[in-house]
Amino acid sequence: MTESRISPRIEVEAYADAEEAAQAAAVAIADWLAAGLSENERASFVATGGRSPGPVYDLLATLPLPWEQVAVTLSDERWVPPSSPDSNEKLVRDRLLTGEAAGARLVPLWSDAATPADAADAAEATVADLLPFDVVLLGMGDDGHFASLFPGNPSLDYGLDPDSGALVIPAPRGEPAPPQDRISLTLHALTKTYLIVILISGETKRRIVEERDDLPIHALFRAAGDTPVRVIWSP
Ligand SMILES: O=C1O[C@H](COP(=O)(O)O)[C@@H](O)[C@H](O)[C@H]1O
Repeated sequence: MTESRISPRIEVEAYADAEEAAQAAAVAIADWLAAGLSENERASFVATGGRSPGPVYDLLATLPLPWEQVAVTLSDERWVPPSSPDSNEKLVRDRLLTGEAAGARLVPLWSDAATPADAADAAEATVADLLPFDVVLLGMGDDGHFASLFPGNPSLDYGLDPDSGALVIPAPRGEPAPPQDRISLTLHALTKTYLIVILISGETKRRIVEERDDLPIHALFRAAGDTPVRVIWSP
């Protein structure tokens, strides 16, 4: 593993391949959940969606943590039912809430509410009950978005406002992204945690992290304060 520094606190940890990166992320998450459970009866984990975290969840699901004491919520959700292949909830149910981790409690963001805004309002209280999170796992798009906080989206300013007080917000579909309406945890919510792990791959994403400072992900870096941020990268 080599390291490059993009700020005094944030290091890009480079791993040889996606398997090694997934292993590193799973160990970090499991260690911080175990640390939280050594001090508290309950722990909470924010699980990201998308294409990157599946192997991390596969590994976590093999680890003998006291998962029945762990609540899992999502960093964001697409406005699709949990039966949809696009559902982040479906990803987490299929790949994380199985095996050793089957007993973890899922706190979903999607509900059969009439609109994403209604679902976000309903999720606000259930997410608030989980704060502070023990660990947050995020991905990042090729456009520098995290969760469902997309560049240029009408919801972005509010979603990145560290003083908004909001935990869960709706984000409308947009051009070029997101392709469907979304529900997202806010920067305000996602920084109320003891550790942030960001799992990315490929040169495009690494260069965004290391060479830009104007995208949503960089607002997260700035807002993290004393919260450790680990950027785990593989080619
Ligand atoms: O749309 C989304 O994108 C991000 C990044 O996904 P990835 O496939 O590039 O890792 C993801 O973190 C988020 O949960 C998802 O809804």
